[in-house]
Amino acid sequence: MILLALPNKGRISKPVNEILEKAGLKITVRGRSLFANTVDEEIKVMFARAKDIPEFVADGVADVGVTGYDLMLERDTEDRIDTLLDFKFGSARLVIASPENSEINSLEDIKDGMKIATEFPCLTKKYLEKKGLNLEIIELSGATEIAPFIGIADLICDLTSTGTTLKLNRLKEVCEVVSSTTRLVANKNALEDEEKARKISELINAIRSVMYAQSKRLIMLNAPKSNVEEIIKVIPGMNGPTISEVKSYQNTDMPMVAIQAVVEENQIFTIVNQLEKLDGRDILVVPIERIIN
Ligand SMILES: Nc1ncnc2c1ncn2[C@@H]1O[C@H](COP(=O)(O)OP(=O)(O)OP(=O)(O)O)[C@@H](O)[C@H]1O
Ligand SMILES: O=P(O)(O)OC[C@H]1O[C@H](OP(=O)(O)OP(=O)(O)O)[C@H](O)[C@@H]1O
Ligand SMILES: [Mg+2]
Repeated sequence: MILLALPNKGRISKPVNEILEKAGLKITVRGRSLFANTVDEEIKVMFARAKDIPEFVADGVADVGVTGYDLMLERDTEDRIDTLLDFKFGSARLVIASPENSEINSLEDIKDGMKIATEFPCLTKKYLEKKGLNLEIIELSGATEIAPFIGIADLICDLTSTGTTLKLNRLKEVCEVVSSTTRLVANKNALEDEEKARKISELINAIRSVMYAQSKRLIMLNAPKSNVEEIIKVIPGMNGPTISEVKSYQNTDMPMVAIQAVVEENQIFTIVNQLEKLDGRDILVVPIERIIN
């Protein structure tokens, strides 16, 4: 049995649940309780704040968990937990920023004794120490961007993704502290337990199969048999396209075949145009939930 810690709120909670559901790991019983069962009776789930998950996994309260890389660093857990995979979403950069009208434009302009407001006190402190700087850290629990304007800090160290919040608050980026995405992490002891490691590996494979399928589409069409060679050049597919005969056309003067192949989503536009030129008909482009190789 493994216990998987998932974020109960916040922006990474929904995408993580969606991936798990597509992976076939549906959460079955979930009321107001912070624990839940899944369709696999050997995988139980606990819900917690993304911020607390690194600590829960490091301590072995949970065997595996989903959290942000920034939060792992803030809780000083990178040495105590293993990263199993990068979900590649929830991407944000932790940056130091100063008011647009300030003279602090780069790391060299930051001086000892300045005040810096942040939700990430440990990570900020470690970064500044590494740069040989000693600043006063003002710990806040959100809306950090306001700190310079109410006079409690010269700088902030906060997450930015689209850059909108910085701009809206007339702040400019000074330097990047770390770049983060959402990760699947595991307790080191859990990985040494044969039974848990097997379950964890099943979980990784299921998630990978969903992530791999995300950028792919299944393309299906009917086409004249005589054009098959040309069509194969357009849709090579993962292992070559699957080609089958369309019965009702076999005794006509234009025998048809049905073709299907998995292709990259970003090539669909070009491929469909090429297939139409090769007399492809009834072309279907279908999303794929999982690809298990
Ligand atoms: N603007 C953003 N864009 C993308 N990812 C972000 C952004 N802000 C935070 N994150 C990432 O989301 C994760 C934070 O999840 P968490 O649930 O703690 O925060 P949240 O979604 O900001 O919720 P709240 O601020 O309400 O507590 C972190 O790993 C962080 O890097
Ligand atoms: O670059 P952007 O796309 O504008 O995103 C950055 C903002 O997102 C996060 O705030 P959040 O919404 O989590 O609020 P919080 O500060 O209360 O955590 C972060 O702390 C920034 O304020
Ligand atoms: Mg936040």
